[in-house]
Amino acid sequence: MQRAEAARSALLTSHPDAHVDLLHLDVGSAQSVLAAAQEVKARYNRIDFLYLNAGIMPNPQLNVKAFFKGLFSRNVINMFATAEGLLTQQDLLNSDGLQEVFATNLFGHFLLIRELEPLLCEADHASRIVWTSSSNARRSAFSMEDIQHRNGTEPYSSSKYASDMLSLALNRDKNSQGLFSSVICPGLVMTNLTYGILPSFFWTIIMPIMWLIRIFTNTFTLTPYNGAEALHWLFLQKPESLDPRAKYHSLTSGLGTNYTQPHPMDIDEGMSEDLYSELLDLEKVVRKTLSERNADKEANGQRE
Ligand SMILES: NC(=O)C1=CN([C@@H]2O[C@H](COP(=O)(O)OP(=O)(O)OC[C@H]3O[C@@H](n4cnc5c(N)ncnc54)[C@H](OP(=O)(O)O)[C@@H]3O)[C@@H](O)[C@H]2O)C=CC1
Ligand SMILES: CC(C)=CCC[C@@H](C)[C@H]1CC[C@H]2C3=C(CC[C@]12C)[C@@]1(C)CCC(=O)C[C@@H]1CC3
Repeated sequence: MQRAEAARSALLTSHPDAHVDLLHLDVGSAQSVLAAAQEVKARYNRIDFLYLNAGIMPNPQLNVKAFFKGLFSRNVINMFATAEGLLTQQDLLNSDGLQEVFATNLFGHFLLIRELEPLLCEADHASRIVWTSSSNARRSAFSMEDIQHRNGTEPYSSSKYASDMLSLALNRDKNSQGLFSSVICPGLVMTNLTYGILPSFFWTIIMPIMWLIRIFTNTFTLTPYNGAEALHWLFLQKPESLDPRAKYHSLTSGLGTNYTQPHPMDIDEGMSEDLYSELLDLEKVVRKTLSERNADKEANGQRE
């Protein structure tokens, strides 16, 4: 919680009248999500905005050969914008027996939304969910037969594509109850995530090249401030005016101007509804396993 305390102090310095509460939440653990949701429900009776930003890309491997091949192809701009064909990851199982990337980037958020539905679905009041997705989300990385991406090498791309579909399904099912969901892409931003792909000193050295590339692809936002453009822009919009099938991209022009642009997502209603019901089924399994585990713990505790 130390970094959270520091962020809170920084926020209160720039906005002294603000009220900033902290809460511990590991979206990669079902137990932690349920406990945090309980705490939220005890503290508040309404949620206006829920930003689902947490995400991981563990053990990323950059395909250097594909990078140089792409550099001299007609697909070069798309390669820099989406990293298509450039990245794979090695995923592990988490303590709930789920694939870690799926659990952190998608399922934990899904469970949180489910738990917070009473605060999010109030017909007389609009609540907003905003997912941080990615330009790396790709239909071909996702399979309905393997929603956790147990058998592939692109769990990150798969999980982000799944979040795009889940957002569409949530809009379809919950708009009538006052809940609106949107998806953003922050562009390529220098953060701990990108420092896991290449070391930070390397990114610093190639920064002039990245400013140059930005002239051709405005997706190189590079700083967290620029990357947050679409998050802020969405905050200012009326939910009814937003397109549930669009991903809102933070973009930065060659001259450094930030703006937000919607791009249609490559998703369809049927598949997104199927994913939604798969997630509901998985939720039942995870809840059952958790309550059995907790009952075992209690029984063992009483015996000792
Ligand atoms: N950087 C980029 O170029 C891009 C990033 N994104 C997305 O942006 C989002 C933010 O990533 P970014 O800032 O780049 O990466 P960082 O690794 O710098 O930050 C990741 C954030 O997610 C949080 N997080 C990770 N795992 C968990 C967990 N189990 N429970 C709770 N919080 C968790 C981290 O919290 P803590 O610090 O407490 O660990 C941290 O705030 C992610 O969803 C990522 O996929 C999308 C497109 C491009
Ligand atoms: C000269 C130069 C800029 C080299 C860097 C090559 C690659 C390491 C990057 C090119 C496109 C980047 C990219 C991402 C990571 C780094 C690159 C592959 C992301 C996958 C990071 C996380 C995302 O969600 C989307 C990004 C798309 C672009």
